[in-house]
Amino acid sequence: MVSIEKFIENIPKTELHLHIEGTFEPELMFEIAKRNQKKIPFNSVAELKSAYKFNNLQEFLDIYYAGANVLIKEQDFYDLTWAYLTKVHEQNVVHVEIFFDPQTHTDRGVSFDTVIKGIHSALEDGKERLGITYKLIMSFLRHLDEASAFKTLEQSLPYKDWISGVGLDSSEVGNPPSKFEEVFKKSRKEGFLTVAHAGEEGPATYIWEALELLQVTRIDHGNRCLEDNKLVKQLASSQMPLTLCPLSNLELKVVSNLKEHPIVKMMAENLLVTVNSDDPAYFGGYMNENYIGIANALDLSKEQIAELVKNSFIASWLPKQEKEKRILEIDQYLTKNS
Ligand SMILES: Nc1ncnc2[nH]cnc12
Ligand SMILES: [Zn+2]
Repeated sequence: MVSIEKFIENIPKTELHLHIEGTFEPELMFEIAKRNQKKIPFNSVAELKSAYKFNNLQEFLDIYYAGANVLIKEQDFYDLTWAYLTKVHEQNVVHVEIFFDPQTHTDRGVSFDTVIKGIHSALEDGKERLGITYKLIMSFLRHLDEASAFKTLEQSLPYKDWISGVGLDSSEVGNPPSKFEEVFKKSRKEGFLTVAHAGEEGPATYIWEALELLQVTRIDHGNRCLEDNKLVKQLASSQMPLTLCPLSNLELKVVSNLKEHPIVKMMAENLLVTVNSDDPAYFGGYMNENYIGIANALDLSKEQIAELVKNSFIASWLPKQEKEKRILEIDQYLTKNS
């Protein structure tokens, strides 16, 4: 009989919550820093890795933005994205919907064009050479003001065909979705789909705001919905997807132990939950490690894993026919491997 680990490794998967800047592995960071003659305030990969201990989201974000500082040229963004794609290709990820944070780069003088051209060409190469299909999501930084998000939206318009949606990330508490109501309205008018991080550290009211004011098609994280019964019922009846990130939750102390992760409780509430890696270079695991982590901690069955993987295809922005094909493929995989 196939082990649960092998079952997870070989099942075709999709990832819906991934920050490309969060895939920046220390080895590549040192390599790019060197060729750009940029300093990293650490002497070695090991020293840098030992700094990856976080008590909350903000402690992580401070290191994450510092790491991104060495990315300057189009080739850097290409190499970052290509490294992620080759890694997840080994993990049988077949479709990705990934975030990039333009303001992290434009605010330090790197042009929007440089960032998006590097990421886009790696994604195109990934489609052609690795068979990984993709959608790109431009995320606004919520610790900055709405005027800055509007400026970013303007910069993105020449590249509209390359970007499928907009998102909202960075420091959550004190920066509610309502702060970005107008820029999301304009984004929807321009044809972008919308998603937002909500209920990771912020309260359930932020999830309501993301639904009602930003009209999102998915909630990123959403853990704290469980504090509001009416909200849980609403999310379940609408089958609004939640993109959960178990290892991120563990590393950022959203949960104290993977055994306490709410994913099973959420499945029991009929919520459309999905498994994702968020910032794998910082949180100790890509897609397989996230699935294996919760499978072992919560004693998940192969049926439950297959359900989670199917949820992700349902929650994706793939065309209906493509989703149906993937779901059928998973059902066949389960039959063959259970
Ligand atoms: N987990 C997370 N929450 C909010 N913003 C982020 N940016 C990168 N990872 C993030
Ligand atoms: Zn995230």
